[in-house]
Amino acid sequence: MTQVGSSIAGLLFAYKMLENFLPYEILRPIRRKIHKLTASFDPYLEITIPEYQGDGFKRSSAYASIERYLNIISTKQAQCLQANITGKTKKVVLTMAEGEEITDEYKGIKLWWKSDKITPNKQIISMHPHEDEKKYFTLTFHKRYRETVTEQYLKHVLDEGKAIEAKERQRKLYTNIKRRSWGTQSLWSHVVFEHPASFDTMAMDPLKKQEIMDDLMTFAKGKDYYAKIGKAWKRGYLLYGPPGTGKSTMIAAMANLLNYDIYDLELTSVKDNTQLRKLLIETSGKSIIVIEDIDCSLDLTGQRKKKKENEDGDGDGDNKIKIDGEKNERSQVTLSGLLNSIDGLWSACGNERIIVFTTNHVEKLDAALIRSGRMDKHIELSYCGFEAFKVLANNYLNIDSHHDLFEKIRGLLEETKITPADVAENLMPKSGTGEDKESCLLRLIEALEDVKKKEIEKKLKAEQLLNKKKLRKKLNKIIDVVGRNSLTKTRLHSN
Ligand SMILES: Nc1ncnc2c1ncn2[C@@H]1O[C@H](COP(=O)(O)OP(=O)(O)OP(=O)(O)O)[C@@H](O)[C@H]1O
Ligand SMILES: [Mg+2]
Repeated sequence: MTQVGSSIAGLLFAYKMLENFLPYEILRPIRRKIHKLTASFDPYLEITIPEYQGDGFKRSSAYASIERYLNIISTKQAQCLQANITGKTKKVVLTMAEGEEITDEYKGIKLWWKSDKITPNKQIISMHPHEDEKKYFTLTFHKRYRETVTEQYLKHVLDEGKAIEAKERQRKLYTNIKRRSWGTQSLWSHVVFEHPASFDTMAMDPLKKQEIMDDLMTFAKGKDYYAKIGKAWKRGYLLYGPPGTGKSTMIAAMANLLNYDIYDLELTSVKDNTQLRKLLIETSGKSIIVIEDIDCSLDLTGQRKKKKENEDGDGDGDNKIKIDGEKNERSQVTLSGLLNSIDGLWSACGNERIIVFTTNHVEKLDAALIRSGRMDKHIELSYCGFEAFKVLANNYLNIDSHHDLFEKIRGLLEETKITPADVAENLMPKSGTGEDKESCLLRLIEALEDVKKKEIEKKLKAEQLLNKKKLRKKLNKIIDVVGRNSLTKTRLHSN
């Protein structure tokens, strides 16, 4: 037995030496023979993961995930790395060079990964796009860990690889641009999503902010939990508040926090319920589906209406959307169509999606639309408080602790209603004027005093109007009583 063992060891050693000189295609038959001979004695198992599977046209997603996972380990370990420059960003990605071997450890088990390729005979001309070379990874480990490796370790590698991929990928902002002929084209078109918003720069109460972030992270990690409770892995958020309080900014911050794509669904461009359903089915996982100004897209009877021009006075043009060139054609999307699309069949086939509605007028929304289970979390974005102001002062003026003018600003913020957008506008140094921090803070104080003055005037006017109404009511009562008395007197007199 020992003799057999040592001759096998010698054979394997000789083969390993040959690996350094001969190409894999020559070695492969030898390797197979050795493998047959040694399989029962070899204490190690080897798993091969080829880059292309099946017909060879589709790159294996498992290979891609393993590649990413190994890239992270290999940058720390491997002696020889390959530099690849990717996309427009010209980012340098270091990958494991061919023939390089790296070691990994999982629950105390040692594992060896090797990246290699088979180069075919150059005389064969192939129409096949990937026939040039066949890359593959091999994973070697001791037989006694077979179960742990195949059932746990490989899953761990694939999950980690996918997570790295999600972090590195370029995210997209989709929009449902209206087209006359749909054909096989996607209903969505997209651009690269690059928005700098983050929860760090969101001006709002810090506790509330943390609560929202925790809620989002719990959702993102909730795959098993949602499966356990038998619920589709989706969550609805309703963001409401006056214009300029950060609803759209928060959506961008959410997408950045979770690394999700955004689908900006313009309901006024959707033809009917069927098309709405198609649009939603076409969305991919790890995404936020947004319907902005939901109160302007549907009325309570379920029929759409167009937002009146400059309804909210913000004049940003959002409200001018028409159904292009279709004078009398009205979209047929109904409230029940929207409700069914949200929690109907599609939600069961699509996972890891967040739906966000925004509105300036929460009171106008149909209760069915925003009940728990559809809009699970209602978030009010409101006027700027002192804590929110401090975030903006840090964002715009780099004041991270305190300033002498802060106390005055705190007092004014308590007495006025000003949106974070207006505060931000006043804090931003005017370009080319070389404005210092103090001038910006003073401008904000001036704006706050202005708002305060206007609010007092408005209040006074309202009070005056109320008083006038009360006075008129009293007068009417007096006239009424006087009138009745004189009528009684006249009657008595005539009697
Ligand atoms: N809470 C906030 N934190 C940080 N910046 C904010 C906040 N609110 C508003 N802003 C700033 O004001 C601008 C307008 O904000 P945003 O578009 O998010 O408001 P909105 O609530 O979506 O308004 P609308 O109801 O009109 O759509 C943003 O570009 C952002 O710079
Ligand atoms: Mg907005």
